[in-house]
Amino acid sequence: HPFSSQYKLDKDLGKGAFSVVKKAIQKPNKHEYAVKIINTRKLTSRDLQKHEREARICRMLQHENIVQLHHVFQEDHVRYMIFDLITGGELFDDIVAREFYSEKDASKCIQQILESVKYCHDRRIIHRDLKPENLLLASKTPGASVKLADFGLAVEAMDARHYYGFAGTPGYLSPEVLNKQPYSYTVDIWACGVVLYILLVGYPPFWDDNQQRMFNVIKKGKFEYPSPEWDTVTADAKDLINKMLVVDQAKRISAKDALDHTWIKNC
Ligand SMILES: CCCCCCCNC(=O)OC[C@@H]1O[C@H](OC)[C@H](O)[C@@H](O)[C@H]1O
Repeated sequence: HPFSSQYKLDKDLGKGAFSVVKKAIQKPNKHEYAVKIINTRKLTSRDLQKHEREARICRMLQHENIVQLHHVFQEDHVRYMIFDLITGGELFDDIVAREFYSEKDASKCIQQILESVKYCHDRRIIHRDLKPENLLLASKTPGASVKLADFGLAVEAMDARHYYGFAGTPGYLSPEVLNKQPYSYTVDIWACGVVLYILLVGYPPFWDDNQQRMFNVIKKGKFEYPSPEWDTVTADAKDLINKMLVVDQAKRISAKDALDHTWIKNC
């Protein structure tokens, strides 16, 4: 048993629909990892394909701001995916704890997210589920490295724009996905715009208790900068958000161009 002979399982870190993430300690050297455990017996062949796709995509990615996959073991009907152990928790909880970020911290945070997104897009990978719950902090100190996690919904883009299905998380879905149009890398930039807005004020740009009403607002790209909290935010910050939350995906800023934006370069 290649996994069980080398690793000791420790506490639970998170739970998915058909998987659990646990801490794992490598026996010889006591190195600590996070292991995603999947019971492949219960999976349909479609879901098995999805997990194979996730592992294939993760193997393509080695970047400072992406959670590193180290190994995949298959034992009987259980698959073990060994990832970096990230101890700073989710960006989501850090924003709640701090209420919102300063412009300097938000700029450094979104810069790292855009670096990871550009790295994926350069390799034809669309993440499709960018949100503060899938962004992990290397440690608790402000300005700690941010790491993109969970490529469970990621896809390998075709050449032209393609409709890869309706996937993501409601408040972060782009107009093109909601309109069931062919889409590409641009869906990740829309989600970055939602994340940046939340970083600066602690609440999302699009929200309605009624999901259909929220989808209609997203499709129109209608969002505000309410007073007083937005009155003290710089024009540069709002300019970058305005270039990310553009309804027309052809006009939306790319990760590469966003990294050259003055609010990222000079913050
Ligand atoms: C889910 C597929 C990617 C697994 C990546 C493991 C990253 N290493 C890792 O240490 O993840 C830690 C926990 O794992 C879950 O997030 C994936 C918890 O929800 C998070 O709160 C997080 O604390």
